[in-house]
Amino acid sequence: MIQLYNVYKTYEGNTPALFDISMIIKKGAFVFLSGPSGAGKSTLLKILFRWEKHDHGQVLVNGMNIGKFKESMLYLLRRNIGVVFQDYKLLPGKTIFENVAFALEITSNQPRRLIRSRAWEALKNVGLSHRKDAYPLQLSGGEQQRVAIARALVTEPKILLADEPTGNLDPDISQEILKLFEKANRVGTTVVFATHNQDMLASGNHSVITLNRGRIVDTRVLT
Ligand SMILES: Nc1ncnc2c1ncn2[C@@H]1O[C@H](COP(=O)(O)OP(=O)(O)OP(=O)(O)O)[C@@H](O)[C@H]1O
Repeated sequence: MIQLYNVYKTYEGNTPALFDISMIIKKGAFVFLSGPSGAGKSTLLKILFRWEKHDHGQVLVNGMNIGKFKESMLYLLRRNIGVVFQDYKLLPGKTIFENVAFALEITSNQPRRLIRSRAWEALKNVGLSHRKDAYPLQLSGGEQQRVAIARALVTEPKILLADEPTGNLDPDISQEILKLFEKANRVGTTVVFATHNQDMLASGNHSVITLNRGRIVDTRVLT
């Protein structure tokens, strides 16, 4: 569960990126964050992962008041969250299998054999186990994004945050990527998916929270 109460964020010398934001995202929900460029979508996601700290208000993630977290406690938050970005952020010098396995290596001390089988399973879930020895740049954009999703999901996070994950992809591939997020959501992962792609917003039967200039201007909640 994600709870925000009267959250404000202003970057230095700028107008507010988030202004008096309150929302509750229930466990297991699938929520789109929409709104034009500069609306505050990325800022909201960054606050949920504590890349950015909010100025005022309260942010609770899985019951943890993350505004009060010291750096040394952030792992408690981040081990429950997977993140996917528009530009994939894969490590170019590692194979896609190594990219996915690496996410597990740095967050758990499981035996090597278990890490390898979980990484393989995660790649299989996104339909890419047959390309496991390829390097990221040998794959298409859609394939690279599928690897990024496998990497985000391999740790079995409770929450999956996505920042314009289909921003660089064509419409058909975008729908495939959306389906992977929906698949993760069906097995219980809470998904918060930022996009300003109107086709995507219309295609999914999901809640939509719309931001504009840092404020919530519309909420469509499906139960
Ligand atoms: N690091 C930063 N320093 C200063 N201002 C920032 C920073 N990051 C974002 N902003 C400002 O905060 C506001 C919200 O930006 P944000 O990136 O959250 O919007 P967004 O809805 O994600 O936009 P986009 O769809 O273009 O990614 C904008 O006015 C932006 O210029």
